[in-house]
Amino acid sequence: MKLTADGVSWQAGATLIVQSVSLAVGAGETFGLVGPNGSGKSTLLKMLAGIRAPSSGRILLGDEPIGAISRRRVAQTIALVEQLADTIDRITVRDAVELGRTPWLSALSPWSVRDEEAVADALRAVGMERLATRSWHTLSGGERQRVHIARALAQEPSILILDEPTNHLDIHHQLSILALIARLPVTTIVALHDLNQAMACDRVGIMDGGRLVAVGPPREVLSTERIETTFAVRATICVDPSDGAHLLRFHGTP
Ligand SMILES: Nc1ncnc2c1ncn2[C@@H]1O[C@H](COP(=O)(O)OP(=O)(O)OP(=O)(O)O)[C@@H](O)[C@H]1O
Repeated sequence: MKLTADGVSWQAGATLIVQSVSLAVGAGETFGLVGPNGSGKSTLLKMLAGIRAPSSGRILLGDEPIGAISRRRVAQTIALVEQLADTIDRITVRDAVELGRTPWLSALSPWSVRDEEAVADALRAVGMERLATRSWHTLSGGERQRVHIARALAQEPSILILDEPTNHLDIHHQLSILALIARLPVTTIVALHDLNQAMACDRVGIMDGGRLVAVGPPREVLSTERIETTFAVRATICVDPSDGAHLLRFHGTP
């Protein structure tokens, strides 16, 4: 499903944190959002997910303003994996992932085999099935991150929004989670700090000082000039001889 930001801004007191961002992410697209610390990525993702109301402008889910859609239908459509998400202690990994099914349950559609399968598939997708009975509070940071992603997958959303999902992950799990995200047939918007990981997205948007300053294919948008202007580092582009992929190498302050 398509997700659109139509001139959205968000203000804290007198400070504009996100300024007039317009963006349309198409059905099935994987869109990477990059930008320095404090550039407004998380704030924009929260507005796109419908959990923070814009100070001005609007978010459209398909063609409908998100504010006009019931919370339940928004939750059936969009899953958000936040950056430092925590959850209450004394629940197991499976309990945490089962929470992803909440938007689909009601008196008329109680927990069923279908829900059981969605939870099992999600645990398997992030490689956490063996830890399903473990208590949440005994998990490492990376394991918690994978459980949060599993909870979002169990939700079976049409739009998946992830805020730095590879933050706490070892390199194997970084690559497997990114490959999983790229394979999912859903609209995905993912904030990333690793610009080489962003290179694998269909399109990339760059946030700088609350504005979306560039949008387009990664090789065009992540130019050495743009990286120097926005991130204040010098970059060179190297080509991997094994597959011709472009890799960025960074050289500290320009
Ligand atoms: N409720 C708030 N009140 C005041 N300032 C806020 C509030 N929420 C966010 N900010 C500020 O807005 C700016 C953007 O924050 P945001 O978390 O969106 O940035 P980000 O690009 O996701 O950063 P990071 O890469 O560090 O995660 C930051 O300077 C932050 O301190």
